[in-house]
Amino acid sequence: MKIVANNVNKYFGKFKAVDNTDIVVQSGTIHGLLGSNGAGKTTLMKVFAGIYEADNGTVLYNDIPVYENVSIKREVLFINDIPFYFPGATINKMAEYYRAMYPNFSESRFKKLCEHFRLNPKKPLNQMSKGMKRQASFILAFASKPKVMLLDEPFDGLDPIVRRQVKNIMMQDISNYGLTVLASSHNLREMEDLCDAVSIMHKGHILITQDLNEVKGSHCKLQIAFKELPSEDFYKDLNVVHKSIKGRIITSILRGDISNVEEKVSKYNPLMYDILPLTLEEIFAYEMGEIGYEIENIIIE
Ligand SMILES: Nc1ncnc2c1ncn2[C@@H]1O[C@H](COP(=O)(O)OP(=O)(O)OP(=O)(O)O)[C@@H](O)[C@H]1O
Repeated sequence: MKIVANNVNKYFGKFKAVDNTDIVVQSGTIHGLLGSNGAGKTTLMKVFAGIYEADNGTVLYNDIPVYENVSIKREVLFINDIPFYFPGATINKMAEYYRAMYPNFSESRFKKLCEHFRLNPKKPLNQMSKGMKRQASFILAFASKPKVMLLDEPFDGLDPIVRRQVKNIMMQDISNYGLTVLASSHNLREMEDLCDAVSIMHKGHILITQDLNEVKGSHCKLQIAFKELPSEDFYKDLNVVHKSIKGRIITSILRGDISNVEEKVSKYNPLMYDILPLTLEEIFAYEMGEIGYEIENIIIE
């Protein structure tokens, strides 16, 4: 299912937690929602899930608004950052709710998943560890076979093996039946490997929302040495947005059209140079730095 958020705003009293947000999540993809603490990711997720009503704007699933729309909500499964369970419930008890809510709930899948993750479906969830409760959420989610999963910090508390298993099942569901995933996370390394597209959020605003390849293809780091430092034209010509100069070596971040960097660089007769891709973490840190969020020297040093 394609998800489109159009100009979404969400207030808590006078405080604007989500500010004029536009995001498109393509069907059958994983979209990462990244951002600083308190950026508004959970709030936005809850608007996507139809739990909160947007004060302005809409969230559409295949062109249909989610808010107060039961038929869409039956296709959309939200896993909160703190999994919610009915008091005293077991996985079996929670499965009754998911069975009733999600029309594609598969009994055989549910059984297999409980065995696979080696969780006792009769054990009260309040007697399970944090990671086990999180696994229980995934058992119930994957058994429900929703068209869309909205996951708030999904892998938090899972050990590396379970993380990998959960990601494997997710990838299978994406390729087998076109599952669409929107996942928030602070683990940029993990998201870089997993996501097709990312949105970066800060103080309610979306700073970037783009295909991951486009994000990475529009930033690079240039390390360059000269006999004599070049004029200001060099920085303009190369779209340098951040630089650090040590002696006659310049380390700089370029943003925008970086397709012909080598051609441009050679005009300035450098002694030597190196063009390096930025990691998602570096891009995140740089974008945050641009709007004044503390990142000094993260990229350049
Ligand atoms: N129910 C609420 N009432 C009032 N303010 C709220 C409420 N929920 C969230 N906020 C505020 O909205 C802002 C965004 O919070 P949110 O939980 O969406 O951020 P987040 O990006 O998920 O943060 P984190 O990465 O730290 O989990 C914060 O300033 C928070 O204090």
